[in-house]
Amino acid sequence: MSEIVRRIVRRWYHPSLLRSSGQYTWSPALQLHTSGTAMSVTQKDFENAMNQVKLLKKDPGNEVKLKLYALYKQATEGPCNIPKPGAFDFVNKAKWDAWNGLGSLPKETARQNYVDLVSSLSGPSSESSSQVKPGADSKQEGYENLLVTSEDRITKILLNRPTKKNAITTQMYHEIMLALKAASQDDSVLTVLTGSGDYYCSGNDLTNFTDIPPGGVEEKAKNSSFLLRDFVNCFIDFPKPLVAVVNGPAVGISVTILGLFDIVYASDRATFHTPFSHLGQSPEGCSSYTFPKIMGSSKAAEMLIFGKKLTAGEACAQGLVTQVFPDSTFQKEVWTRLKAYSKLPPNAMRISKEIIRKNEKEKLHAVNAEECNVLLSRWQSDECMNAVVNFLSRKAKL
Ligand SMILES: CCCCCCCCCC/C=C/CC(=O)SCCNC(=O)CCNC(=O)[C@H](O)C(C)(C)COP(=O)(O)OP(=O)(O)OC[C@H]1O[C@@H](n2cnc3c(N)ncnc32)[C@H](O)[C@@H]1OP(=O)(O)O
Repeated sequence: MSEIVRRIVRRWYHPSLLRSSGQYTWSPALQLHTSGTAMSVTQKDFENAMNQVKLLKKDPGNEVKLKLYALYKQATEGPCNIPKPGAFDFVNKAKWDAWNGLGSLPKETARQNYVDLVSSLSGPSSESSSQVKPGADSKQEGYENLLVTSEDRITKILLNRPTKKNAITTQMYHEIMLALKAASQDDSVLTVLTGSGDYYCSGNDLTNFTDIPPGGVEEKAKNSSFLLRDFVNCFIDFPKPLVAVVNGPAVGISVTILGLFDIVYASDRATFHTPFSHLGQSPEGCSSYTFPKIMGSSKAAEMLIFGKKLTAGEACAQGLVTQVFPDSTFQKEVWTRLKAYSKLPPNAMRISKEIIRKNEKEKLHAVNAEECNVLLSRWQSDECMNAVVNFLSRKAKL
């Protein structure tokens, strides 16, 4: 068993051991959404700041990390409420000192200070990195695993992690949300999601399960459930025509969210696979609603319950894919067509999308919330843990 697998088994079964082990390392996960935090006018800013921390390009240094940690704890839990660690437990002692040093600072003020501190770290570049500059062929900086370009009135979001089959890391979920937000506000009229290399996307990066925060697997599952809900909401609410250019095999969440796209073009090399039962998980991306609607309940069940992998031709026959192209001419044919569509009047396209989708939005949000809630307990199940351990120890592949 590799060290990584040993670590996740230990953490999943004994999160309390980890909590008292003193092996805290800096992890942006420390800044993630915590349930039970009082809602207030600055809650959204606070959440944005937490996301921003994960995208910092430079390590801010220990002193700042301790400040962030202390303000985060104060903002979410109030004054320091844990016993002082021993003098030789240097890391936890430093963290305790920082938190305890905030005394009875009100939660609201701590939240505000946290937001201010993050904004001073982010500087102007991180904000501008999510804005598309008008004009042809502009490339946006600031994403680690995405390549976002804007050309011919089309913003292209390229999943750019080909050595890992474009598996989506926690950071990528955030980056995709930022890229969609920017695309919704830029001058482009169409937005395209596609993958680099031979895969479109192999779904959730299963190593996301190993980054367990001090609060243990339950906290991780809650954070992930919020993250997934926010991620899928971005697709539900995306205002411009959204096109998937499926250049190769697609797995898991990259398949389920296709039901929220307006157009799906696929290479004949693409396959569509949702192995949720194999992974001890359950459908997400609103697929429990969109798939039966698109393909009928029995075809949807074969995919979502039994994990049947569809070829591009089958996915097209079942309505999930708009059109299949030979791989040899895929890029040329698809981009020629998209460039022609991008010349259509943008307001008419936007309004047509709105009228097509608007009656479904409320339902989709409710489905999304329910799916994320079900996953919250699935992720903590033995079935799921065993499947992830098997993949990470290379005993299992799809
Ligand atoms: C406690 C709760 C935490 C929850 C956190 C979740 C947050 C949001 C969840 C949203 C839910 C999504 C559901 C899903 O997406 S389910 C689908 C998950 N994906 C998979 O199960 C695919 C796993 N991968 C494979 O089976 C195979 O890699 C493959 C895709 C069939 C390709 O096989 P092939 O032989 O061609 O290539 P390799 O296996 O050698 O892959 C090359 C390297 O890429 C790494 N890889 C590929 N896919 C993933 C992945 N999904 N996660 C992590 N790593 C992946 C693979 O390990 C190789 O890496 P290496 O070169 O370092 O060995």
